[in-house]
Amino acid sequence: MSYRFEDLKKSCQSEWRAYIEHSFVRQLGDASLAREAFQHYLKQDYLFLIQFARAFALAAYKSPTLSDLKQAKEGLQAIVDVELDLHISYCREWGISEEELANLPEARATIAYTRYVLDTGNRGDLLDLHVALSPCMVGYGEIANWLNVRAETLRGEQNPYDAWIAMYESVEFQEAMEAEIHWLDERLADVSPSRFQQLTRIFSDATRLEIDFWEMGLKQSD
Ligand SMILES: Cc1ncc(CN)c(N)n1
Repeated sequence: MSYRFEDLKKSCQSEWRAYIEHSFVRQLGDASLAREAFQHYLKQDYLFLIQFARAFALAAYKSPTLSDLKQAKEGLQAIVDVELDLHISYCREWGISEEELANLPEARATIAYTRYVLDTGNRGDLLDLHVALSPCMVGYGEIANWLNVRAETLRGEQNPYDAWIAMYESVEFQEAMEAEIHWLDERLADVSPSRFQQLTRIFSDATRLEIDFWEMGLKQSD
């Protein structure tokens, strides 16, 4: 039996669909999402990205080969030099200053998700860590693609959240998503059925934590 990333998704299909098609995503797509919910999400996502940068630094530490090390370095650079800078200027457009971002308390859903990923990476190897990161790396690209085929989605000036969708449908993000799937496909091809079972637990946990992150945004919970 040779596994692929697709098999991880199949192992928790209902959780994966609940994440991709969450009410937060639907409302963002049809422009009915409350402005305050989106702002709350944006603030927590800044804190999330900081912790995810740490996870890529951990991936560097866990890298057994030069090519893995370079990949981790590129992931860290992409978050610190590109995604976080973009996020800070996007937050500014939504009335959230850099100073406010720097002083925010983390919501429980943010702590739970990010520390789960870091702990999984600490305890396990590079594959465990990548599987824990994959709902984040792959999910948002899939969400943008799903929104684009959904009839209710509004694009352009009719939707204040259009720039968010545009970011995740961008060539850069879609290429990073494909690269992550390719990396995982190569590694999963060689794992045993019992190892695959362990990895499905990590994948489903991280997917459920993504669902909690949307819930936190929607309910504006701390
Ligand atoms: C919670 C979360 N998950 C995923 C992504 C996409 N990198 C994000 N920015 N935030």
